[in-house]
Amino acid sequence: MTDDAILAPEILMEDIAKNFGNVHALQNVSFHLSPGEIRALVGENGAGKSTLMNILYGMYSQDSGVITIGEEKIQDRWCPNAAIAKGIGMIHQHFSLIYSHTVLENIVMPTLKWSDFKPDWKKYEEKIEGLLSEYHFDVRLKDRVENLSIGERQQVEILKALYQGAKVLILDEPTGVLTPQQAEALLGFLVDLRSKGFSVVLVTHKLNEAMQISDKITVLRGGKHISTVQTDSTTIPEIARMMVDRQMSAPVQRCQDVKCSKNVLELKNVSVENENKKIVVDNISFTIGQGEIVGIAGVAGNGQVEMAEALVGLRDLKEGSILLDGADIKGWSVEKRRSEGIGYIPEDRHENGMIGEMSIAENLILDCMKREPFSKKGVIQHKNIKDNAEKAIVDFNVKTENGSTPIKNLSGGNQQKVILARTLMETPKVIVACQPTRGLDFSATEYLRKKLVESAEKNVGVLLISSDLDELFELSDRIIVLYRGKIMGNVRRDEVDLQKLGLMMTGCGEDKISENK
Ligand SMILES: Nc1ncnc2c1ncn2[C@@H]1O[C@H](COP(=O)(O)OP(=O)(O)OP(=O)(O)O)[C@@H](O)[C@H]1O
Repeated sequence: MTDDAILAPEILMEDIAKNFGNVHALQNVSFHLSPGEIRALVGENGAGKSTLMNILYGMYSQDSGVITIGEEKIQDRWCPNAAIAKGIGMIHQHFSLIYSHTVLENIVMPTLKWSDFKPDWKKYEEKIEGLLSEYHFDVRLKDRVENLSIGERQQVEILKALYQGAKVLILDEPTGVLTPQQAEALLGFLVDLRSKGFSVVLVTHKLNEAMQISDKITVLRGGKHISTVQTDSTTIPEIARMMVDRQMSAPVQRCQDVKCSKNVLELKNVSVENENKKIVVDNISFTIGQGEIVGIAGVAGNGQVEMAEALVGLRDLKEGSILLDGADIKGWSVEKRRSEGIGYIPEDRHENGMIGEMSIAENLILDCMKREPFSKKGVIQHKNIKDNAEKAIVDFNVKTENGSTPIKNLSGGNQQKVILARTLMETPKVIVACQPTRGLDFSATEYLRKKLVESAEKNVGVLLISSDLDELFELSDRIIVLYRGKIMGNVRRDEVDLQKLGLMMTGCGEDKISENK
């Protein structure tokens, strides 16, 4: 630790209980965080991780139990502002930034008081520039947040917490939205923070990250504290066994050598613009055969999302055409594309496709409630809707009492499982899956992967957009690399390795790679 070390306060949460109605989200959980420690907090979707951290950060109050920060027992009026004043900062999965404002404004504005008639921006800027160089951040204070990548937005959130004096940083699934390189950089940054005296709580589903940087790992299961272990004396299988209380199925392997007789989806010279009229998908052509899984690799922000949105009808084509089973889908609405067989798992499943107040059962049939078996001759079939929900809950292991729970009451991962179950409920001709396993625990991830492979075995074409390269290698028959909206390579999975893929992701085409051999 350096001489000018920051000393994070010791945190003691004792016997914390929290119920949401009949759901026992936390049952007498204790959590002790030492100064200068990195703690990984792991558990399946719905285990209680976010609830515990939201209580520490003052977003929820516990039903019982005691929190002590440093020497002080926390009494009433515990709220995020009070937590920040005690040096606790939290970076949520969904950022709370104002996109039309600059980086500087986003960092400073939460700290301004009504009485600050004439904020001294120069002074703030100098202070933040100091943080930028001390912690090696790579953002410019004058840039608008709307123009930043996801990784840069996350840096702004972290900067905001540091500026407010955080000494304990809680990060909820921070690497889920990052590329492998950005994730590595963030983990390195957290280790650096620890050496300066900060404490970190890393809420994660990625056990390799937990093993890589944490000092201790706490496992929650079903709202209970199962164990807190020293990281260097445990293993991933041991942690995994503590997280689940049932037998795990074997990992999915796609070994079939697919011979496609027919193309189910064809993109011909497709170009797409973003909101600023800039071409972000640039004259790309490829096909997906029946039963084929085509993976799309690329650093986030290279046209993947816009391409998916153009396929499902959320964005217009600038040039080119898309054929579904040989039919040009130009002018088809989102609904028509869906009913004709384009299934969609959106990247942002919170904003796309669920209505928080409605039940799980209703959300599952949002797109097909007027069709059989959920409606017959205009009469809603409540039993079929209920049975459908119960099946999805069991299949996807959704942690909930029953299908009538409003979807907003589920944990983040469990909400995603419902959206995924809905897409896979129908039998589309092609599934456009954007980061389908992001935020899912490993049993749900395996289940989802199995479902995609099963769909392909039933002749469905799958377009799998994923920043998880291992996932692409495990599932894809072919991998296409996008760089600045162009195709850098379109290769069979067995013709490419991680290194070659990495080069293509940085803009090196197949031809250049073979020249350099
Ligand atoms: N606001 C709420 N209202 C009702 N129930 C809730 C609410 N927030 C969480 N729950 C329930 O509490 C339990 C714990 O949820 P929590 O979000 O803490 O889990 P988690 O471990 O963070 O899961 P994930 O990995 O999916 O984010 C879940 O059963 C969830 O449905």
